[in-house]
Amino acid sequence: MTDSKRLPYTKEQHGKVGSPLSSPVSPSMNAVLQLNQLSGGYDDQLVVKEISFEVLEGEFLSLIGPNGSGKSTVLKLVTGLLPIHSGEVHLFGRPLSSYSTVEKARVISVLSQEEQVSFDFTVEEIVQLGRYPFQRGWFQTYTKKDQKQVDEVMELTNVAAFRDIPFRLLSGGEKQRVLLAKALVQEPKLLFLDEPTNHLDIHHSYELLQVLKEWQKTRKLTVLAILHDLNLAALYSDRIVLLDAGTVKEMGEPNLLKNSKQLEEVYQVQVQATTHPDVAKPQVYLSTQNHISKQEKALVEMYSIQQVEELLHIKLDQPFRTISNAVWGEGIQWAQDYCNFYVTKDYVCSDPQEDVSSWMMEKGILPNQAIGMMTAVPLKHAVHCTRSFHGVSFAAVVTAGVGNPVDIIGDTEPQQVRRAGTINVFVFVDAHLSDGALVNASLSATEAKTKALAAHQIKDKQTGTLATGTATDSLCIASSQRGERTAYAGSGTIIGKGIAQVVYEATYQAIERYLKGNR
Ligand SMILES: Nc1ncnc2c1ncn2[C@@H]1O[C@H](COP(=O)(O)OP(=O)(O)OP(=O)(O)O)[C@@H](O)[C@H]1O
Repeated sequence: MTDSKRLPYTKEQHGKVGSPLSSPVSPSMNAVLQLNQLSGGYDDQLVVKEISFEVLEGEFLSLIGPNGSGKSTVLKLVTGLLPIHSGEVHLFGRPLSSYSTVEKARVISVLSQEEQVSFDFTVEEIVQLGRYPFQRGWFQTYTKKDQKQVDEVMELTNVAAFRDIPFRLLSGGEKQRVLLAKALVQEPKLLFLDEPTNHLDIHHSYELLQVLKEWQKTRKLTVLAILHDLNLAALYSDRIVLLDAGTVKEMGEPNLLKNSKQLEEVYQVQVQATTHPDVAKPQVYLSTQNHISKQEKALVEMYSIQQVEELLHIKLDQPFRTISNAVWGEGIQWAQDYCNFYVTKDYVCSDPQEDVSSWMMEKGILPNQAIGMMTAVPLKHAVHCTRSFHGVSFAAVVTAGVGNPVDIIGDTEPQQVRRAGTINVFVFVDAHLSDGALVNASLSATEAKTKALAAHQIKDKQTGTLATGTATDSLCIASSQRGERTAYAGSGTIIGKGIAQVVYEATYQAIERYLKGNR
């Protein structure tokens, strides 16, 4: 078979995003389960309409989609719980209808949402039931091998401690883990899961999915899981099938979740797709604040600046979205408190993060919503500037020490020592910036700072050339996220220009104060 015949996985078959994928498929060599133009439902009502996809050996395929889109109905159709209206289901290349119940139980197990346990069994007895398909004849024999498998799986799923406890006495999450153990002792080749992480806390969701991933790797277990949690689906699935009103809206690698427009159409809610900070997988967030109109309060009314002893503290009345390289609060996040701590020139930065966070706590500032920088410049030399440009408001608070200026392209060795002779820039902008726009905004602010250094003819002492910064500059851009969202804040935009103007003005003045103070 040629690759082009494996239609469900090619771009051609995907068609346009949003088009239903209902063409028949030719089976792949390694298809464990194949749904071909499958339709079915309840009485006269067709719920699943001509859907086609394959589950390949050893893959973790997640079915996602809104409530009522037909996910559980698909599962009922492929396990034989519901009669097929039209189309075909093949299990390991054979029509599903040709399997006896015991034959099916030897290759598939199901962890469904509606699993009922009517008798007063203990946890161990429930798990032992999973060995049923392996027992033969009228006088069924439960062997040592069966018990070994039961013990092993109970350990893996963390339920061994409940072994002798009646199942009915367990919490929802504990019951879910026991039922997973029962499904796994069946040693299935194909495991169907209907909302397996329902009832589970994040620790146990993680453990359950890790166990499944492990079995997937070591025992070639194939998994077809219904997941509501799009972020778990993104992290754990090899492929995802997005169902909408009983049809396949799209299928493919987890990156299909980056299409927020499609998710919004299907789920009827505003979302933002981004990526996980540690792994190359998408993550989806609900957008609760999109297009908030400008409120009465002006930017300057949203913050107060306090200078107490060795701290310059800018406090906002609500968190702003930030991008920063500050000692504390680096990366992209939200922050409400912005701190610039004064340290003496001989301050030794063995653990600056620990220092800054503990200083914050001493001042009653919560580090988890704060940005923290440090400077050896007297805080009374800080400059605060505001500006309105084309109706957008900007503010900057800057301390500048230029005892350590560097021309970044100068042919000198990088300075390893983190000295506190630095330019610290906080910028506040009343706009709604995408993450990309925050990066743009950082560039705009940096270019403006470099211009301010040049205007003062600040030079790298080693090269004698104009300095582009100091060795340890910090920057934080904070955006209110009010108004229309924009992806641009570079030098060709109102926001980029506004940032540059306010940063230039504040940095220029701050350098002036520093130079005067050192004369
Ligand atoms: N036993 C039933 N009898 C009649 N209609 C049913 C039955 N079970 C489900 N339905 C209907 O079929 C449609 C799809 O239901 P299904 O449970 O497959 O959706 P789902 O995607 O799994 O939803 P959820 O995310 O809420 O679990 C729904 O409109 C539902 O009302």
